[in-house]
Amino acid sequence: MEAFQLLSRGGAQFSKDRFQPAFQSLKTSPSKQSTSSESHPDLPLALNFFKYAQVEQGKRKSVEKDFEVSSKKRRLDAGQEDHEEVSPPPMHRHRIKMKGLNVPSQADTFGEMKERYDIPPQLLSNLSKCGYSHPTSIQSSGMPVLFESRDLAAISPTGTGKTLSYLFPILSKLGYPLSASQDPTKKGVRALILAPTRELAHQIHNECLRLTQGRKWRIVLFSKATANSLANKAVRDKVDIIISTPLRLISSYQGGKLELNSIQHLVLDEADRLLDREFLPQVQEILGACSSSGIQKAVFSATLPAEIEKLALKILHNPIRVVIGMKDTPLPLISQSLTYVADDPSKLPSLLAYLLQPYNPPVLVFTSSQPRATSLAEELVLNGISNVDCLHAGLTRKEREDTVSRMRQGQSWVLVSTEVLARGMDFQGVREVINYDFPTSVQSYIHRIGRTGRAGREGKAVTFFTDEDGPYLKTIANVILQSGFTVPDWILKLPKPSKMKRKQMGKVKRPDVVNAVRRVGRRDAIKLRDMIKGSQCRQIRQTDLKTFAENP
Ligand SMILES: Nc1ncnc2c1ncn2[C@@H]1O[C@H](COP(=O)(O)OP(=O)(O)OP(=O)(O)O)[C@@H](O)[C@H]1O
Repeated sequence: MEAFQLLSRGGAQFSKDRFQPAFQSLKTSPSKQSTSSESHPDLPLALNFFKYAQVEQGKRKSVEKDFEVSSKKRRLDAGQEDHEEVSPPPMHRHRIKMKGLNVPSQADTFGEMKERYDIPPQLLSNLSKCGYSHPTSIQSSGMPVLFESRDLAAISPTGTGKTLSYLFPILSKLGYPLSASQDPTKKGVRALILAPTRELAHQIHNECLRLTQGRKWRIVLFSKATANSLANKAVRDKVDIIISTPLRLISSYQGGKLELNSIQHLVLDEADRLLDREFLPQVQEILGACSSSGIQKAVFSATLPAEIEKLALKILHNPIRVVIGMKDTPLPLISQSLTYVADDPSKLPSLLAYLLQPYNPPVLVFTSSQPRATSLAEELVLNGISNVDCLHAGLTRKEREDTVSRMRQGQSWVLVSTEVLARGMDFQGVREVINYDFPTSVQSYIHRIGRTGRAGREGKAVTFFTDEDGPYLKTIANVILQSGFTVPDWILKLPKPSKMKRKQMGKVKRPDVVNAVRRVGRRDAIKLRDMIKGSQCRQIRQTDLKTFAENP
């Protein structure tokens, strides 16, 4: 990690000679062909097409050229603040299936919702300020269910706006912040949103803040610091909404520093993850603590395997089940392909070859473990790939936050991560996802590749597979096929892996380092960093001298 931190904003040279045989063999590989067909000859200096992004003005011109597809362009004069957002293409409508007793009818426009339900004007105004003019399929069908105080199980593909589907009706039903209430008996948290990772909770919190701007809502992203201030009952009684991971919340609850009996709305985002073995005991305890009668519960995910769905339906009362598109199938907006890379040592040269061709940054690369993510990021940096970042659960909170923020600001071109970023994260500009290590399940595959192709945009997903991944290939190939892409016949003819075998998918034992040959020591890293710095300083000095000589 040391070397990576020292070098990640710089870079060294990829030795093509050292990787020559592998490099040559890759020249005809499918990954190369697909890259070049969508290539951008010049990589932009900075990428400011993210929500929440703030990028230096001078570098933006080259970006604009690359993203002419957007209908609303950023037009900036030097020094002028930019508040306009690049509008995404219109969201596609998908097939909607609704099941349950007395299913509320869909609302095709936000205007229709306004007529049917009592929505606070400020919330509607914020909705339009956020640029949401038409509801997506899950919003048209799911929002009325929540507006009509029904429980909901919603399954909708990645990037289709599930967050807004629950935030908008919940905020509307809460009506006004507790701080605006004259009634002293009205106190205590009224809505709770659970998410499996801190990053996702943070993102939901941001979205919630955007929708509530202009009023004094108290929306708390639960952390060690906020948990401490909420230990004071007078403070926590004024909180409207809490957004948290289960673990963080449960420790406060168990310590008697939080009551959940005033919760009226409870959402499990990424429900199948929250109801899996790792989180289930904590989630069950939280559900038990949310004892208010008439509480509304909703579960959301892009994937909900049958046995988890059964569990989810049990915690809901007389629910409506909504399925958008085909269950457990990624959107056809994400073009998907499989790339054969023989064995683990061949993956690094394959990825380097991929990244040395023109590619569409930012790219998200998924590995199977924290050490491998660190090792891969280091290797990319040492091989001259610019603007590489790394994110996994082993980093400090600050490091994780900084990395997400660099990604949002377009400063990261290649982000190497683990499963921690696979769910829910909305980096709108992600053009390509590379599964460096084979996913561990169909769900993992769908969520990982779902980091691209969001909000109606197109994306691309490449999955590396080795001989060891062969037995599980067919499972993923079937998903690709279902989404409307072609898969070589020989893969489809492979035997179907047994249930037992599927459980072992992606759990191949892999070394912690992606390049066993290299051992980067601290001293080497520092030497390299100083060399790069020295060369940069010399360049700057030469430019200064030249400018001075021309304009003394
Ligand atoms: N009605 C809308 N019109 C345009 N964009 C929208 C709309 N609703 C949501 N979006 C945008 O779509 C993107 C994806 O939304 P969101 O993150 O809620 O997707 P999701 O379905 O929860 O995805 P995932 O399954 O990966 O968590 C966000 O950038 C959001 O701002």
